Amino acid sequence: MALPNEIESTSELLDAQAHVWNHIFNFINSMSLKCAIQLGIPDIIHKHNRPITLSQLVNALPINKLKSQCLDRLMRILTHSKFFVKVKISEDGNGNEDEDGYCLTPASRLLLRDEPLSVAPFALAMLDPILTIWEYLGIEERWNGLFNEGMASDARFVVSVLIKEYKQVFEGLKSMVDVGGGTGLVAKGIADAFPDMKCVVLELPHVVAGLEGDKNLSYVGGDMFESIPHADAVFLKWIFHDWTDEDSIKLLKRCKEAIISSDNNCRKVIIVEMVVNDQNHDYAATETQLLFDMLMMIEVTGKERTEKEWAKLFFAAGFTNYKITPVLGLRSVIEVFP
Ligand SMILES: C[S@@+](CC[C@H](N)C(=O)[O-])C[C@H]1O[C@@H](n2cnc3c(N)ncnc32)[C@H](O)[C@@H]1O
Ligand SMILES: O=c1cc(-c2ccc(O)cc2)oc2c(O)c(O)ccc12
Repeated sequence: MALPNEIESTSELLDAQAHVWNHIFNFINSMSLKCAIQLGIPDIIHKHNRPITLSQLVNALPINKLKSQCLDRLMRILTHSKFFVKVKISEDGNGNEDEDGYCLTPASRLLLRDEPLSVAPFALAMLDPILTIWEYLGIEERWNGLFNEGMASDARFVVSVLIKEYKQVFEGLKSMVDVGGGTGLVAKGIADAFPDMKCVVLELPHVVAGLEGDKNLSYVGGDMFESIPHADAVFLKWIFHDWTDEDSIKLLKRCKEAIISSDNNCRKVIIVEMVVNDQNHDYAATETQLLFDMLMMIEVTGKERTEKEWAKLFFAAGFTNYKITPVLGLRSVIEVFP
């Protein structure tokens, strides 16, 4: 049988098939990750405080010991995807064979239950079966709780890195509004780092109902598309990628109205979002950005944007300049100037 068009050899044909299979079954990577989190494997390894053998791991898990081989294969794929690393355990002096032991990697350290920057709540929210059935079964309540926990874990993560790596973005500001700031975890981190800055969280009324502010942090219920409290700066993390270009331009115009009356020459809009770098040589990073773009396309009305797409929005909303600082891995801090 002839090779398909544009495929020059059997080797290329087989590589192409392997590439398709990889993408068909890639969801198993996600499910294997979810399984490890639910079994608490990262915490067991952490608590063991040294490389853990398969048999020690089996004994520490509430699983049927006959499943030992299944666990071996789960650990194999999670080692392949760099959630664990296998090391030789030197002979224990009792004549036992050298054994392999599993250790944590930076990725699995982010899955530890007591890790303040844990990404586990976000992973469990995004990998919950609800995502495929919640619209039909009307079980939004459970999903909202999971989603909010996931958002909160990401907020803790981002504000920690922001204050550590790019605190200067907030220097000179006397007031700032976190637009769509959720329950205020990011705003609280900024307010704690800048006690002289007045921080306001603008959110939908039901999100901030009953939330008490403190020293330099307060909550305002409202609609960001209607009006944003005036301040030296407005901060928007994971907002614009939920919305169409038309809605984003409308929101940017509200942001400009909120800062234009400030006489602070540091006045600006601060955005935390992805800047899709499709020229990026980091295949995995670009792939993750494009996966998120598909998620936004499927689940909300938004998109992840390239620099060119961001610039088009900023200039259409009447801003004159912007600066992109890639300090958050897959995401960047974008400062937009009136
Ligand atoms: C994906 S969440 C991001 C939350 C937070 N910025 C973060 O990154 O953790 C989007 C937020 O926008 C809020 N939101 C949506 N529409 C809004 C509106 N019209 N006015 C104010 N907030 C809104 C939602 O309540 C939600 O908390
Ligand atoms: O990480 C997410 C996930 C969602 C999401 C997933 C599944 C659904 O059925 C709805 C929404 O939405 C997000 C989002 O809107 C955002 O601004 C950031 C992250 C995520």
